[in-house]
Amino acid sequence: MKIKDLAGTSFPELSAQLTGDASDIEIGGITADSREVKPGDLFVAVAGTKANGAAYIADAIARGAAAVVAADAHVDAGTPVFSLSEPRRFLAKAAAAFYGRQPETMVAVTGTAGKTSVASFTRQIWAHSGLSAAMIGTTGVVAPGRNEYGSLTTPDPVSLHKLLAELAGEGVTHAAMEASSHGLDQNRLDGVRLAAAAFTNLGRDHMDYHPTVEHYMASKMRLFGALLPKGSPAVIFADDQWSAEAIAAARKAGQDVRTVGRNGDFISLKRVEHFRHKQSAEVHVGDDIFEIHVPLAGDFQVANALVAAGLAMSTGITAKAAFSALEKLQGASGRLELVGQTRDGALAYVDYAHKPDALANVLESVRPFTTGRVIIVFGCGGDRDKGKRPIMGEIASRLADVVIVTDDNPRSEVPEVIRAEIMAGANGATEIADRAEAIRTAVGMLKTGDTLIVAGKGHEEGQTIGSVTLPFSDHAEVRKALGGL
Ligand SMILES: CC(=O)N[C@H]1[C@@H](OP(=O)(O)OP(=O)(O)OC[C@H]2O[C@@H](n3ccc(=O)[nH]c3=O)[C@H](O)[C@@H]2O)O[C@H](CO)[C@@H](O)[C@@H]1O[C@H](C)C(=O)N[C@@H](C)C(=O)N[C@H](CCC(=O)O)C(=O)O
Ligand SMILES: Nc1ncnc2c1ncn2[C@@H]1O[C@H](COP(=O)(O)OP(=O)(O)OP(=O)(O)O)[C@@H](O)[C@H]1O
Ligand SMILES: N[C@H](CCC[C@H](N)C(=O)O)C(=O)O
Ligand SMILES: [Mg+2]
Repeated sequence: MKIKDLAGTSFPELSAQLTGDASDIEIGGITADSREVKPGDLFVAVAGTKANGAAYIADAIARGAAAVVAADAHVDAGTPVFSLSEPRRFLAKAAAAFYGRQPETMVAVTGTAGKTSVASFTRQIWAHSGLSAAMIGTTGVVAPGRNEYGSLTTPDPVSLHKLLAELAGEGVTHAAMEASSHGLDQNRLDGVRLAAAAFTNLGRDHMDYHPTVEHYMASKMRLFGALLPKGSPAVIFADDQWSAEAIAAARKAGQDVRTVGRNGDFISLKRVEHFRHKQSAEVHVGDDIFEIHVPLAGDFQVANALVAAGLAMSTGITAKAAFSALEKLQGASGRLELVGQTRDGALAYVDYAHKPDALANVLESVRPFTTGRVIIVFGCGGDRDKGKRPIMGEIASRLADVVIVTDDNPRSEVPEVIRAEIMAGANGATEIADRAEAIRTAVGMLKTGDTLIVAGKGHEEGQTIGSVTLPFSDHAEVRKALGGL
């Protein structure tokens, strides 16, 4: 493909530089990582949190880059280096143009909690209607014939567009993606052609990355303001404290706002009943009344199910089909997932709550069904928002009866320090460094009527200590401990 075709019409700043021979430069591949440059590739230098790609232009050229696009291009090495003020946006658009195909109907969901669940539910509703559907998110890629573990919630644009082209080639017509705030802020989704988008809620998260909560919200609102074509359906959960801001942002961007929830007018929730293993509700869509049943634990799954139904109904599925699909939903792996029980009937769940609101939600969800004690095992990841640690400690000690603080991906930090920061907020908690031992101890304590939640790692299959990831699974450890009783 020629570089001028990658630039298209969106980058007049670049087109102006593509005169003479430059306009005919052939590009064999695209990458933003000099270490991955192959002869003939286009290297796009972007500034990151740890490094600046501009420092690796010479490296990319030495590896055979055919051309370079960078914000600040000063290298003169016989290889054309083009200047562009927004290399990240270009990277996304160029990757989309290079790989050329994406599923016809794509939707994206943002919010602090519920993205993986909503993306998974949307895929399941589409599939229930016979469509060839995929989801891409924290738990990886799910599509007909595919169930692949992933690392980022929103993949980098080059891997993303390579994947989307493969999915489209495999006949996938519908795909639901998670839009993380990092992904939105770093333009990872700027090349995706969206048919609809959704917002679930906003709570404290990623304050290591975003300077303020307003910046965090603004990154999320790029989804409605910068990415979703004007006039498209914007499905917004209406009962969150940030819903009004999300609605205002989507309206300002000229989107077709469709609210769901108690305060929703697209799908309005009239009555809800929470059971231990399922949620039932009455919802109104226009003049039609539906009884819905979601066979999953957790009050919060009602919100996720309504957002997913809203997305499905905004992409051609009838309300009736969407709601009947909810009855067959499978929960996303490790989201308040019942892993097993003791002989006395105490239940053990694995959950992915790793931020304050999610932790509070999950603890509050199981309380009404727990006649004994609520026991929680959790930790906080290293190299992530430090401020949330004492807050999560406080929430756990207030809402659970027994709190065991342990390790969760310490990464480059000292695990003792992370635990001490959590313990500072957690009155009466016990500290057990080794996560497997913490799980064994908690399972060993279980008596009739108790509920155990092992939170923070959900579907994860490893524990990252330093730069090494050792195999580790909360599911496996809980099962092992239950088996040993
Ligand atoms: C903080 C963050 O978001 N980092 C992501 C970001 O890296 P970065 O731009 O900061 O990269 P950098 O290391 O500073 O380097 C800058 C540039 O120089 C290039 N470089 C660097 C060295 C070299 O020798 N040559 C070279 O070309 C790099 O390839 C990069 O393009 O872009 C990279 C490529 O897309 C990501 O892999 C990387 O994710 C890291 C691994 C990460 O942990 N990200 C997490 C925080 C994340 O993105 N999480 C969100 C949200 C999770 C959720 O709550 O759901 C997610 O979407 O997963
Ligand atoms: N709508 C919701 N409101 C509050 N908490 C929720 C909601 N949905 C899920 N949770 C909690 O958040 C955890 C993560 O859910 P999910 O994976 O669906 O969210 P996410 O936004 O994808 O999270 P992440 O950003 O970590 O990928 C769940 O295990 C549960 O504890
Ligand atoms: N996608 C999130 C998940 C964090 C999960 C938790 N287990 C941790 O390691 O902090 C992140 O990378 O921040
Ligand atoms: Mg997720």
